[in-house]
Amino acid sequence: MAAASRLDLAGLTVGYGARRIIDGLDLGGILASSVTALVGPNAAGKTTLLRAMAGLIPSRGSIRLDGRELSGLDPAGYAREVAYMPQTLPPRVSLSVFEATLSALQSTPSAQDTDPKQKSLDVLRRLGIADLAMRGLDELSGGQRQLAGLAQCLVRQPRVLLLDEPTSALDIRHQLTVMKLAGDVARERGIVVVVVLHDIALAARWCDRIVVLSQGHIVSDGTPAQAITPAMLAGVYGVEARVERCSHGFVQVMVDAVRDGSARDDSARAG
Ligand SMILES: Nc1ncnc2c1ncn2[C@@H]1O[C@H](COP(=O)(O)OP(=O)(O)OP(=O)(O)O)[C@@H](O)[C@H]1O
Repeated sequence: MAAASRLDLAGLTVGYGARRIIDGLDLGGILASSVTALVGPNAAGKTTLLRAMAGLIPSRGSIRLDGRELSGLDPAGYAREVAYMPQTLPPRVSLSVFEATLSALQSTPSAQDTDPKQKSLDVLRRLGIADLAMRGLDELSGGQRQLAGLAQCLVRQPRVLLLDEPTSALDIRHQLTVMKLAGDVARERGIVVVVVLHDIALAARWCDRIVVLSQGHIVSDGTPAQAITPAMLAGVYGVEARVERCSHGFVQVMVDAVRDGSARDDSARAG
């Protein structure tokens, strides 16, 4: 697998039927070897954007990896470059965790090497779920399933890894494990990693860049300190919040109150 260096979106337009959710979005220089967080209120369009980036829903505009247009690739070609972990994993899959991981590896020939079984086990070990290898996916808890889904993405060794709320079902220890691993993998493999998160503190602690999406538009973009401000939190989420730094220098957010009696929800515009 060759390392990537950057992903660029230009004029990206995505919708459902006649309804546009993302309209002419430009998001340039999503750099490899770093983790970019996509945050924003419910229904802001984060999943829609991620699924378009993964080639799973049609879009107009351009998605370029190191200058090469991805949208022209066939599904197999796209899947070789980009792995996407959905918010909700498919139900009733009668495979063990190990079989599902191995099958994800085998479905991506470019990721195969001399010992796919060992490689699958290595990924499970790295995620701390080797003990679940022989358990059926259907028998797992929500958090265990989320980790198993992540294993299936990681084992494929994509050049772009897109994770939609990968920590939503995880306890605080596993949240840290997964976010640290996302950064480690980004740097070790030189890949682009984009993570949708609702937990702004987690994004600020573990991500290099934060892109804030509201109503399908980018309203803030930069390092955690640049992107997360009281004004952004008030304007985008409708909350009174303080933004401070802990003794380690990481951005901390303390939410004190809802500003106008009702939290901002982009779904209010949904119609
Ligand atoms: N399959 C679909 N068909 C029609 N509309 C959809 C579909 N999926 C999402 N939408 C609409 O697109 C808008 C954006 O949804 P999306 O799931 O991208 O938001 P999100 O930012 O990921 O939200 P959340 O944080 O709640 O997961 C919403 O108004 C939603 O109702």
